[in-house]
Amino acid sequence: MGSLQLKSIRKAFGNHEVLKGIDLEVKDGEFVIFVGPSGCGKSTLLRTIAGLEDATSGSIAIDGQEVSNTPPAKRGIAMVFQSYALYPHLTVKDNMGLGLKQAGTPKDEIEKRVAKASSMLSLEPYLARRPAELSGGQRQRVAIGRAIVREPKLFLFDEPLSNLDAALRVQTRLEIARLHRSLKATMIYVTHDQVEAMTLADKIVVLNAGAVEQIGSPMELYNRPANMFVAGFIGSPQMNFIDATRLGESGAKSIGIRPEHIALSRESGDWKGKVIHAEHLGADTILYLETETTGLLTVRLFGEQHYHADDIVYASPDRASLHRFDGDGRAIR
Ligand SMILES: Nc1ncnc2c1ncn2[C@@H]1O[C@H](COP(=O)(O)OP(=O)(O)OP(=O)(O)O)[C@@H](O)[C@H]1O
Repeated sequence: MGSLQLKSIRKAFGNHEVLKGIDLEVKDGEFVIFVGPSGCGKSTLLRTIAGLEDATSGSIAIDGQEVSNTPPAKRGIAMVFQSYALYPHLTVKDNMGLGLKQAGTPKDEIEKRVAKASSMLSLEPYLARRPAELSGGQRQRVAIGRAIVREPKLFLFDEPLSNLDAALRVQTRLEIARLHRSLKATMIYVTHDQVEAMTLADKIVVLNAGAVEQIGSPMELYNRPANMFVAGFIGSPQMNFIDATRLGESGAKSIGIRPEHIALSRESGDWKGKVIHAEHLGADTILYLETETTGLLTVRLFGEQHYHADDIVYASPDRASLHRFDGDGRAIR
């Protein structure tokens, strides 16, 4: 079991309020990801759940039990950090088993759990090595292994992949997804990487300046963002925002259009414009246009497209995929 309930969590450092009343329900077995701009309070929220920071007010319950006054080691939580935090003088095996040893777990039980975790993470060949003799990806797997052997109610991950190179990030991301499926454990994960959030999460929590902007599945956030902040934050390249009056749309202040919801033609279409810059990515082509009607417009086309800077083009939005926002930036349904 590993459910989590946060009620009105507030946290201030001095008179700087970093968390401004966070409410959240995490179900047993859910994979929940916190995203948001730098400094919005993601890590502070995670550390508060772990007990590494004390909330200024509010309540934290794990499996229905209030834990606000429970020390970190007694909360049934295991945390994986960006920096791995391994002991350099201990072998992989001893790093993984240390927490259990300190908790007085019998030796054969430690052996069994370390063997199982190292098999899950393909770490068997490295058990006798020290952290300095491992790659960054292997070190992070040891850090994850150390969390697994504790059989926690909750796994907390603080940007675990951000020290890895691009290829290794993808590989380790897949491993974490697989691990979540096989352990059926509750995982809470902080990242600033959109793709990680979209691909791993059952539920994404979008934070902004210490408050929740929206909570939903990746596709809910993508298809039905509650406001312009979420609309602009989720999706890459970013959604285009156009003043509604320029499009003759009454009843809305801004219109949002995702770059992938715009078609392009050399002959005809809704908005005539000029290509400012073209990014040919192979699988996709990203074009930056300047049109008289919309101003700057980002367009994402599938596959290789032979558009280049200074080409004159016509852009046409998919009318069914427009997002409408009111003067306060809230989505109009
Ligand atoms: N120990 C501390 N003392 C004072 N201020 C702090 C402390 N820890 C964090 N803060 C401040 O709290 C705010 C939120 O920090 P936090 O690390 O939670 O943000 P974040 O969303 O995780 O950012 P990033 O994506 O850059 O890691 C920041 O303004 C930060 O400077």
